[in-house]
Amino acid sequence: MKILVTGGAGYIGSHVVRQLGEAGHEVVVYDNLSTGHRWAILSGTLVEGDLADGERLDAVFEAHRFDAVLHFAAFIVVPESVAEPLKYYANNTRNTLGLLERVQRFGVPHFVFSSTAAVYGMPEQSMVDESAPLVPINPYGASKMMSERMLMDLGVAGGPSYVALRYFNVAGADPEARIGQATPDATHLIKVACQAALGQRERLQIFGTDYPTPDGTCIRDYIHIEDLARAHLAALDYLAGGGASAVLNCGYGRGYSVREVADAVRRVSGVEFRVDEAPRRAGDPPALVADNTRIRRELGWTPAYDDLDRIVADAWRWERKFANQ
Ligand SMILES: NC(=O)c1ccc[n+]([C@@H]2O[C@H](COP(=O)([O-])OP(=O)(O)OC[C@H]3O[C@@H](n4cnc5c(N)ncnc54)[C@H](O)[C@@H]3O)[C@@H](O)[C@H]2O)c1
Ligand SMILES: O=c1ccn([C@@H]2O[C@H](COP(=O)(O)OP(=O)(O)O[C@H]3O[C@H](CO)[C@@H](O)[C@H](O)[C@H]3O)[C@@H](O)[C@H]2O)c(=O)[nH]1
Repeated sequence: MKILVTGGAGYIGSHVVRQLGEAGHEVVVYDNLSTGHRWAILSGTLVEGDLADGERLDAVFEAHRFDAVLHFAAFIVVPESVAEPLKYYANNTRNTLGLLERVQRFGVPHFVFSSTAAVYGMPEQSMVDESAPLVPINPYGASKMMSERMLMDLGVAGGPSYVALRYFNVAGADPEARIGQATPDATHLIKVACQAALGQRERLQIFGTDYPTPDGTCIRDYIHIEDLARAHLAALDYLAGGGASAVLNCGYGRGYSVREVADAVRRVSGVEFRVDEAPRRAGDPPALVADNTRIRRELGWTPAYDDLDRIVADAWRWERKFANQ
């Protein structure tokens, strides 16, 4: 298939682009390199451009006849979305609208969208399935929920068949460490803990130790980037085979606490880095774990890296290599 990948130079997009290349697909990446990197694109060609640049986007759609669009490009920092909401609605929602206008105008048959567990907000139960109410508690989650809604309405009106993948906590790196999380000032727990173990950060802070969980710290469902990337290829196969539009959680269905993650990073790295207890971070639900029944059923997706130490080992390997680049 010939596939347009927006945000293909970023952390998740670049892993998917690599796997698409390995599977023999033809890839065109559209990315403004605001947080992505040219070196991370291991397959296909890059068109450097902003999604807000309608003329440039039109030119890409005129030059190629795409079988599918995979849409990763977005801003992703939750606290920033609270401070600057319109920045998030502009890039995540308005730019998705502009992209969907082209998808419709040029008759692209399939669309895969990067959604997030943040659409669930503070769920009543820690294990959530796709039918849980969508009550995002920050503009980032709301911007993604609105995009999901546009996609759904367009689908009903004869638009592309689509899969919206709701990612839980994405972590780890390419097992061969060619690419990995490379965003400066990343806030993701496993990356921060690896940076603390490397001495790039003074310490790891645990945000909140008084949650109603067994050890008092928040529980999340960490999914290895390789398994998450594989879900996108499975979604493409599913849509190309005539599968109906679907919204699917991406997670392992099992959670780990912040303390358990810190212990795993110590164990894997062999470094006793400093860990301090700190107040809760605003907007963190106590526990968020994916019910992944639907993605297993609809896509036949089965994880291959469902092991916290494996996720941490690949993240650690990448961080060490990246630090020495
Ligand atoms: N990382 C996670 O844990 C996580 C969890 C849930 C959902 N997601 C979603 O996955 C997607 C990818 O996230 P990521 O972690 O790879 O982030 P990232 O910042 O590494 O990648 C985003 C990419 O999009 C590009 N981009 C941003 N705005 C653009 C624009 N206007 N025009 C062109 N390119 C633009 C950036 O340069 C970058 O390459 C996002 O949609 C995000 O909301 C990520
Ligand atoms: O230095 C740190 C960083 C994080 N945490 C905690 O670790 C957990 C995970 O935090 P983080 O890695 O920042 O991920 P989340 O806040 O759970 O959000 C991620 O996962 C969401 C889906 O669940 C995505 O929508 C977001 O984009 C992505 O950042 C949370 O309890 C944090 O409070 C710490 O204690 N210390």
